[in-house]
Amino acid sequence: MSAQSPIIDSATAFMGFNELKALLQAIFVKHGTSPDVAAILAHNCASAERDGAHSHGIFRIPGYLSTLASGWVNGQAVPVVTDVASGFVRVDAGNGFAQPALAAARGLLVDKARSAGIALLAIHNSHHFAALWPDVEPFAEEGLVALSVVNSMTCVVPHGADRPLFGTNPIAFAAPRADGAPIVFDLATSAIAHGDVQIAARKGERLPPGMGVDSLGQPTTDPKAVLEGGALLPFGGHKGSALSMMVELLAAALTGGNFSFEFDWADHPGARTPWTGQLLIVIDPSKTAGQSFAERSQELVRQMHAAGLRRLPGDRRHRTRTKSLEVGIELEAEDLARLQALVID
Ligand SMILES: NC(=O)C1=CN([C@@H]2O[C@H](COP(=O)(O)OP(=O)(O)OC[C@H]3O[C@@H](n4cnc5c(N)ncnc54)[C@H](OP(=O)(O)O)[C@@H]3O)[C@@H](O)[C@H]2O)C=CC1
Ligand SMILES: O=C(O)C1=NCCCC1
Repeated sequence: MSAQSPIIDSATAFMGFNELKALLQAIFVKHGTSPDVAAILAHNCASAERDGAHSHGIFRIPGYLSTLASGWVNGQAVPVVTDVASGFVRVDAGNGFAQPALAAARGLLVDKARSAGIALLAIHNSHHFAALWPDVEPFAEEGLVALSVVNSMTCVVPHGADRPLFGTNPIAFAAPRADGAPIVFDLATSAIAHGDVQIAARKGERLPPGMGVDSLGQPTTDPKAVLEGGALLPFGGHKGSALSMMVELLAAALTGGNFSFEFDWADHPGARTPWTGQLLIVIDPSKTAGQSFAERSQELVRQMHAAGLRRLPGDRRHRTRTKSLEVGIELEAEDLARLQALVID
């Protein structure tokens, strides 16, 4: 689909990727980010929308803008990259967004991973408000294995505890394979992402059982009860809870960022972006497995399919991406109108 005007029928609009990205970029700049930051956030957000990752696509724009307006985040921040040691890179995001910090350190990180076999990037003083897979997938497209974790804001009760402490704390992983798109998964360590609870509340839908509790700690399927004084549960009981704890340790304690419970945005009404940290580990598999890694991962996929598996993590996104690139990214016409209004004085 070319970057022409969106095709709109009464309820639905179809937009090209570059066209949506340009619109989002203009919105970010108008609402206080530098052009560089705007380009990175717009690419991220348009990619999520293109892939049908709706909880972290254009749905997030009002949250980004109210956060920028509140002064909670610095949309003009210039990340400071420090080459710490052979396999380590550190970035102070300057109270800005995490993605520009990753972009600033990416070249150094890849060079280190390729020369030492493994490299670690520690980002702190950063805000991550997006899906995590766009941070790892590009490494696998270059033949590298990547793992990333980021912590968010207190809204998850650790297994066996009485009150929320952890964030929804996602883990994303990407690995190349010989024949096909990289293997990628990206999952919140909570039973459901906070964004999906917000979407359910907006649509008037119930949550599946076992995802959240109300303000009295009682199980509820009402998303509003979760959002208004309630909390989420980790996925898989003590197992997801342990992974969420690990994310707090790696994304915050190890990077110098805030734990999910450490920041207080009460003085910034409208603030929505967690002020935490992010860790990325990048591995060059040719150093350990020779060039066979991609063949080995392909063999694993082959065997999974032979065992009856119909859907790999990432398959749904890639199917949606293919469709979006063919016919355009499908948006509600109302949502598009709201976005367009954000760039008009
Ligand atoms: N920035 C932040 O602080 C936070 C961001 N998030 C983001 O929220 C997003 C949504 O997270 P979450 O709701 O946990 O994600 P989902 O539960 O929707 O999906 C998790 C992973 O499992 C895959 N998957 C889902 N269903 C199946 C299935 N039936 N068979 C095989 N694979 C499957 C998905 O692939 P596919 O994508 O192809 O469906 C995806 O890789 C993530 O992108 C995450 O990064 C979450 C918490 C905090
Ligand atoms: O969906 C979630 O959970 C989150 N997404 C962005 C950052 C806050 C938590």
